Formats: sequence, structure tokens, C-alpha cells
Amino acid sequence: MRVVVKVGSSSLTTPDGHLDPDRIGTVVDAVVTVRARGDEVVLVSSGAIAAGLGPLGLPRRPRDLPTQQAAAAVGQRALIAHYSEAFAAAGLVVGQVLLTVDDVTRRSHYRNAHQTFAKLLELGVVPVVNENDTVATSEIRFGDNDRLAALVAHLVHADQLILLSDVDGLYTGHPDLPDSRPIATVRSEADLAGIDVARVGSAVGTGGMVTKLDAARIATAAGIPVRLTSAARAVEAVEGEPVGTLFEPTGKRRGTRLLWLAHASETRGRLLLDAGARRALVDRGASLLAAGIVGVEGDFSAGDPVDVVDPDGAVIARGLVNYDSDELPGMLGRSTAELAAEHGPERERAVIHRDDLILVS
Ligand SMILES: Nc1ncnc2c1ncn2[C@@H]1O[C@H](COP(=O)(O)OP(=O)(O)O)[C@@H](O)[C@H]1O
Ligand SMILES: N[C@@H](CCC(=O)OP(=O)(O)O)C(=O)O
Repeated sequence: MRVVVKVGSSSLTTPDGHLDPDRIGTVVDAVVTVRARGDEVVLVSSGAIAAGLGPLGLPRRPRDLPTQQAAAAVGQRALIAHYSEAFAAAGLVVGQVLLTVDDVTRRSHYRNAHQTFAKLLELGVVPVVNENDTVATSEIRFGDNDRLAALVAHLVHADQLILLSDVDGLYTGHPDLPDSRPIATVRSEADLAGIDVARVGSAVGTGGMVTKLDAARIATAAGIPVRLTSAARAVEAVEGEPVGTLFEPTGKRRGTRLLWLAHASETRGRLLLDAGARRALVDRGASLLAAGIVGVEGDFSAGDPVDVVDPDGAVIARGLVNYDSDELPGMLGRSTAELAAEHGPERERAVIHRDDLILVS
């Protein structure tokens, strides 16, 4: 059994921007509980930015990216030092894994990250994961660790994802409102209809409940059950107690590293297809060639995620494009052979290779 436990900033830090040893202690206890019964665990921990506020004398979470990055550089060090010490007391060794979006998306990075996790777990290490905030730019940032945790759960082939927050589960509306009721089980998207998840979260967290539901959708669609509860109930959650909200799996594990792409909130552009290209992609699982593209929208670089749009205007797929947006207009409608004859073999590549494409409708 392999478990991914994710804990949010608000559950680890005090309002004045320092780590809270008692609250971290509960999370450490939960991880130790999993290990003590012989199971494997990966901890995805937020809190770098929040833990950097106090040492830097910042009164609140900064809005600008450079200050967030500086705070993360300071706070991540404190966070990992604290975990190292706390886990050492239980005889466990900690390994720090800082990931960027690329690491769970681009093929070679993905494989590399998968192998690193496999080796760390084999060696009995507790991987402590966070986004590599100090190098991530706004365009290529998860920003919240909920979706990152879901993608890590998929990457390590986890059997369960546990999301720990400052709230003890999903409610029908904001938990501060008197009419809001807790929800014990979510079996499908239909169970989420009518639930109000205001984007606002705690003062130090990001995304609120919206990103937790995104994470739950990503993981459950890949066959991984998700339990959402408060960090205070972390031990009960790993022991399988029915605390908080359980999101049941809705799909089967998909072998694709592109799972994230179907759920990515931002793409960098759009490729408009003719009817033949639509058929090739949908019916034959083919790569997307320049010959079937009739329009290009947006400003993107090779490797960026783009929407693939059919003649009716529906987004039918997403993919990682192999060319910059300014290279493509001169290629549209042309066959691969023509392009290669004119520009050389580097234009022989498909616009989106089938391995870099995921159908979304
Ligand atoms: N329907 C809802 N059910 C539960 N919590 C909600 C809901 N809508 C908004 N929230 C807010 O989401 C917050 C959790 O998000 P966030 O602060 O980002 O946590 P974390 O730091 O743990 O990732 C809760 O404290 C709660 O105020
Ligand atoms: N990587 C960031 C996490 C951002 C964040 O606040 O996430 P979360 O608290 O999980 O909503 C950090 O460590 O500060």
C-alpha cells in the first residue's frame, strides 16, 4: 500500500508566519503510523512561503512573485529542517523533492521523477515534496499543492491520497455559514452539483476548496480514492477511519503522464482543425499534422500546452505543441513531405505527437 499525504500551509504555520511544531507533530505522527504498519508514504507539504514570513518580518503572504519566491527559499529550509528532526526521532530519514510543472509533464522529466521516487521509497526514505517555488515562474506554476499532490499520487502509483487542511472536510457551502453541512462521501461529479466552494481559502493557503476539488477530480479519475480532512485528524485518516470526506474513484488508472493536461487550468494557445484532422485524432488516435490545421491562436513556444479545437469550436484535445506559434502559420495545410523537402528534417515532426496529446471530450 502506498499513500500520498498532502498538508496545506494553514495547517503547519502560525498566523505570524512561523512553523507550528504541535501541528507539524500531528502530521509526522500520521506518516510514522503508515510506516509502522509497513506501508509506503510520500508527504507533499506546503508551507514554505508561510514559514518564510516570520523570519523575513513580512506581515502577510506577499502578492508579488519575487517576494513569494524569497519567502519560499527561507521557509522551505526551515520546513525541511523541522521535518528532518521530527522524523529522525522516529528513526526515519527524510528526502527533499522539489518539483516544477515540467517534472510531472515532460516525458524525460516524468520518467526521471518516477525513478527517483521509486528509489527513495525502496530505500525507506520519506520523500517530502513541494513545488520548487524559487524557480517556478507565474506561467509555469501550480501555485497550489493540491493538484501537485494529485499528480504525484498518479506518478508514484499511489493507492490513496489524503488531503489535510484546516477544515475537516467538504461542506455544502463555506464552513463558516450556518446552513453549511458536511459531506461524507462524493461518488461522482453529480454529488458536487450545488456545492458552493468559494475560491477564498485561509490567509496563508491558496486556492481554497476549489483546488482541492480539482485534485480530487484528477486523482479519482485515475482510480485513486481521496480523503479530505483536517490535519488534526491526520492519524485517524491514515488509519482508515471515516473522517472528513471520501471521494470515491470514478475512473481507472491511466498510464499517461498527460493526465494533468486534461485538468490544466491554463493553455497557451489554440490550434483549429479541419474535419479530416478531427477524424484522424478522435477515430485513429493519430498525431496532429500541419496539413489538418486551419488556424493558430495565441502566443506559445514549443513544448507549451495548447487546446485542439474542432470545426464546431469544441475543444476536443489538449497537447504539447512541437513548434512556436510564429513558426506554424507558414506550415498550415502543407504535407509533412513538402515541409521536410523545403525546410529540412526538423520540420518532419508532427505539430503534436500522439504521445503528447490527450482527448478531453
Ligand atoms: N464548501 C467548502 N467546504 C469546505 N471548505 C471550504 C468550502 N468553501 C471554501 N472553503 C474554505 O477552504 C479553506 C481551505 O483551503 P486552503 O486555505 O487553501 O487550505 P490549505 O492551506 O490546507 O490548502 C477552508 O479553510 C475553508 O474556509
Ligand atoms: N509551494 C507553496 C504552496 C502554496 C500553498 O499555499 O499551497 P496550499 O497551502 O496547499 O494551498 C508553499 O510551500 O508555500
